[in-house]
Amino acid sequence: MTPAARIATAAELLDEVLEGAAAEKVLTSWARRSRFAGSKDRAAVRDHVFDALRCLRSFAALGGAMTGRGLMIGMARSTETDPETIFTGEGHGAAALSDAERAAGQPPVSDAEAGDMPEWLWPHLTRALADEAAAVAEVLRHRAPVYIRVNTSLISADALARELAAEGILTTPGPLVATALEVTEGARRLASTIAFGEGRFEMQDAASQAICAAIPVQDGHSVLDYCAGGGGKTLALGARATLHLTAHDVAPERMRDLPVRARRAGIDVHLAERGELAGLAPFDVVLCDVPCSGSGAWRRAPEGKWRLTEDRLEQLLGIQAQILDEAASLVAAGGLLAYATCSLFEAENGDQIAAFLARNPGWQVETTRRLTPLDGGDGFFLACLRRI
Ligand SMILES: C[S@@+](CC[C@H](N)C(=O)[O-])C[C@H]1O[C@@H](n2cnc3c(N)ncnc32)[C@H](O)[C@@H]1O
Repeated sequence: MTPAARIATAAELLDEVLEGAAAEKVLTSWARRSRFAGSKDRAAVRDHVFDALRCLRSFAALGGAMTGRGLMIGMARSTETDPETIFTGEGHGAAALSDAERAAGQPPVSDAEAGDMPEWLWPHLTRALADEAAAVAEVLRHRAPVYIRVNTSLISADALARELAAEGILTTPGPLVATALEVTEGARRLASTIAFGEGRFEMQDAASQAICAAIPVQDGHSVLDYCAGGGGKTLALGARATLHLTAHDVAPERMRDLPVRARRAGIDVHLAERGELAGLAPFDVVLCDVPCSGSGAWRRAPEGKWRLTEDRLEQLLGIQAQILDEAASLVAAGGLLAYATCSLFEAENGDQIAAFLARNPGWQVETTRRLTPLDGGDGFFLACLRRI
């Protein structure tokens, strides 16, 4: 495919996403029916689609329309590429620009539009981040670095870096935490390496690793990961100490890969149904990595920025409060409740903790940590609460 044909394809796929289809599904189904597209074509089309989703408002403003074609015209203008050189109407490329398209388009007007945020979320962002809001929004307009977590119970970071380099995968030490390596070349091949198959590393964002490293666990602790999902944090905790580790999720199918991943990492985890938890309690440490807006990770999952609504945020706040209350009942006297989100918003972070403390006497905040993408990884919040 020519570069122009890739852009024409991305424009068509973006129209489907704008109508409500999930980007991953749209891309997978296009790749299935387009056998002529090689791996470089698929990667380029994917990058265009996700770049446009990260920069939806500013590209639409510059391109003059919230359509796939408008977004691609805006993308060209954002890099000072003349869209006439792409939209030529030749070959499999997109149709030539019309006079109306030539005349349309203007630079973003508001801070939210320039920062590629929905207007209603800008006050949430500025409340949480004050004068860093614009810089954080800017980082979220760009692709995320790829990080892996070294399973230091099996190998050192240096030794893993050398092993991966021998397979042509290049890394540098990552930010925030010694277990993080940033993958600078060959990321698409990570999952097929021997080191991955033998549990010497996992794909995990650096901030997510830093949050796990900040939860005080010790050999012998009984630890419950109450919202385990795929189990990224369960495994990160299990690699730090010899724990009696239990994983739970309201949607147990999300944990289906966890037993295999735990086995290859050399970690024992018990997967518990909800009905079992009271019998296994009390736990020394309960982690609640709650469902949230995901705003700290919007450079990885940019559709979330545009799909989140005020109603959905309200609903999430209710779920988070309920999880905190349920999980608190499972913590031993003197034990720890760790509340984590990958959100940047105070409503899901500090406000949620303040409201929990108001509802539940007998707890005190031991530590809190707020990370933003300016720290190198995703945005994350952690509050460690001690039962007194
Ligand atoms: C942010 S994700 C967890 C990600 C996971 N900790 C990781 O690091 O890979 C939140 C998880 O909470 C689960 N969840 C939602 N409501 C829940 C509830 N009431 N009790 C337990 N888990 C819940 C969701 O199914 C989802 O898997």
